[in-house]
Amino acid sequence: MKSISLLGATGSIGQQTLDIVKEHPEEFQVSALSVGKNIEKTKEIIREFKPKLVSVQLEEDALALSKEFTNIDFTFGNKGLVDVATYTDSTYLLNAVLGSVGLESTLAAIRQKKTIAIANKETLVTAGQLVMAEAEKYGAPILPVDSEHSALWQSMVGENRKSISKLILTASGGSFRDQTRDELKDVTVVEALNHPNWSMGAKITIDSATLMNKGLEVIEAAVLYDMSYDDIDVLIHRESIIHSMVEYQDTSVMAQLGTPDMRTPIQYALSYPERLPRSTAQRLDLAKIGQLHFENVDFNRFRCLGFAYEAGRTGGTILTAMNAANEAAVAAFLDGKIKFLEIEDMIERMMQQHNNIQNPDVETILHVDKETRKSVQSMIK
Ligand SMILES: NC(=O)C1=CN([C@@H]2O[C@H](COP(=O)(O)OP(=O)(O)OC[C@H]3O[C@@H](n4cnc5c(N)ncnc54)[C@H](OP(=O)(O)O)[C@@H]3O)[C@@H](O)[C@H]2O)C=CC1
Ligand SMILES: CC(=O)[C@@H](O)[C@H](O)COP(=O)(O)O
Ligand SMILES: [Mn+2]
Repeated sequence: MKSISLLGATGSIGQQTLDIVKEHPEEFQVSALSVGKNIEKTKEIIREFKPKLVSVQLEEDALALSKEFTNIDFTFGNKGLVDVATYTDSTYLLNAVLGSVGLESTLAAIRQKKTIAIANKETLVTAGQLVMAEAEKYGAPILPVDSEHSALWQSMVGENRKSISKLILTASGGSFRDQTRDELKDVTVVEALNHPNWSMGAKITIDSATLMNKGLEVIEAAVLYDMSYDDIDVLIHRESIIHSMVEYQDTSVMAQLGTPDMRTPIQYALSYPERLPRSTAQRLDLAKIGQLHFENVDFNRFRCLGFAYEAGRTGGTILTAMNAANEAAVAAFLDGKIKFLEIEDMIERMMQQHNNIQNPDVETILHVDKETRKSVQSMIK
């Protein structure tokens, strides 16, 4: 039985992780979990999964819940995320919290030598170098949950990593893949949230529409697999059936395929090195699909992808600035405060005015993150 701490239990990945726990009650249990502000869903989760420790975002919610559930410990805020991530009974952390707020809890769990299954890509973007260095120092495995990175991993198992020549990340193209740049000027939040293949949280769905999601994933791949940016390609693949590919020096290409269902990579990260059955999943029927399509990315149409390559190649705190600017700008778009194309304008401005620091420590990263968010806010008002 693997005992899991789950960050972001009320979210899209969090809920699908709980589905996997339900599918395999003899394999997994959730000992501790965190949520944000969705208290009604939290109560349902507590009743069903009976965790021993729960963290909420706000102190008042922790107080109210502790009166209702007297046999459970409650904690809150960023310290609460750390408390859950380092919970003694858990050997695994599945980090599915949204945004760079997941950084400190990830580092804390690494220092406790937990196995880290990471969906929270913003942590790897804002502080990838630091996270990987700490993971190596403490011997904590970092296992990808993101579908592309899980596909890359599954396409590398048993291979000599030195013989890899290229990583090829597939991208659906997002909600506006068939629109011209001119048509993007006045798109609405509802239109942007209409992803063609995946049902996901709001922020990542907008990232997918700007292709910043793929940009974050290019950085995530460089960090996880220690690859040069010159050897990471992005390929538009509208069906999201091939989840990514690895090209080897002998020109062989290994890929992982499947119906778009995040429960499969979540389960793989939790069950590795075993493969467990997926009784609730839809099987891939290629004859029914008939055709798979591929095209190169237009970097003028999707400017965020270029920003991510630039930040990745530069390294240092510009990665934090880019990520924080994106988080703040996407939140503003979702709140109806800015237009869709202003997301990339704000990221570009934040990157242009950033004073880069190489090899930052955590305090520097947290400072840059906070200041960048403030700058974006001041541009909006
Ligand atoms: N959804 C997907 O299919 C995929 C997601 N990912 C990545 O996984 C991560 C989670 O994405 P997703 O599940 O879509 O996101 P959601 O928005 O659906 O869920 C986010 C979770 O984080 C919680 N949360 C948000 N902000 C805070 C905060 N400040 N403090 C504590 N908890 C907080 C939310 O709580 P509450 O709702 O209670 O307020 C919720 O539980 C992201 O990094 C995303 O890029 C990667 C691949 C696929
Ligand atoms: C499910 C998943 O991993 C998402 O990150 C997904 O990749 C989004 O799809 P696109 O960014 O390719 O639209
Ligand atoms: Mn992905």
